[in-house]
Amino acid sequence: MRRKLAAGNWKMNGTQASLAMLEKLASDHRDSPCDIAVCVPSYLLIPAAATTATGPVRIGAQDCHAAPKGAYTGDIAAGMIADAAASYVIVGHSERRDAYGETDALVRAKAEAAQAAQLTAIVCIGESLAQREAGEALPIIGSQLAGSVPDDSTGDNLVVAYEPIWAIGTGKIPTLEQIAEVHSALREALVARFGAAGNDIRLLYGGSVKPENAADIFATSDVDGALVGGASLKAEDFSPIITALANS
Ligand SMILES: O=C[C@H](O)COP(=O)(O)O
Repeated sequence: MRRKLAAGNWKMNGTQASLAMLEKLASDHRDSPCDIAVCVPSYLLIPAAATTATGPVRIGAQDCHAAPKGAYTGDIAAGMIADAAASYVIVGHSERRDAYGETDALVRAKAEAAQAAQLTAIVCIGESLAQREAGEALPIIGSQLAGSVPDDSTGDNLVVAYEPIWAIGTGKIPTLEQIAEVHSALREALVARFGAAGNDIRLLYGGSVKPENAADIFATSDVDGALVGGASLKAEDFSPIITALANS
């Protein structure tokens, strides 16, 4: 015989303080013959990670919704991420731009939401291989930067990550000259838009950063760090990258 199920869907509502109601539900329905489920926003590992991280290590999320709350099943608001004690959120990663059709305007709205929630938005931009080979890398990246970065950005609430799509997870990286060319153009555009404050905004390179190439990348002008995917999964790979950055 199938057990009945009472399932709640909080959609994009609630914070950690809301979890107190779960205790009340459990108490009130201790002897219920039904199954009870509450589908909460997917905080996943953030709270535990934030508790575990110490010293200079902070926690971030990989996406957020542009709205502060509402009927968006499966989505997470920037305020929820902040509520879970994270400090950063990546927005506009090429995997999301590609898989979910995220536009520059949407990425900008997400970054604005992140900043409003006192998070630092890591805005990702980068060209495809076809765009690079067509000589369009700089105009494409410039357009993404202009369209994805909020007006109220500062060095505290914005980081820009340049990630050539063709370098992500492939083991290929641009030449150091190409990285320098893009980062220089990004810096110039940020200063043109934000004045001297544009110099405070950090520029990360991302795409197949490994312990073996990190020192060279970090020695490139206007590279302030890296957004690391695969090599961040193991301390034995990530730690030497951090050391290389510290030594750069
Ligand atoms: O967000 C991280 C980037 O997509 C880079 O990934 P990767 O280091 O595995 O190439």
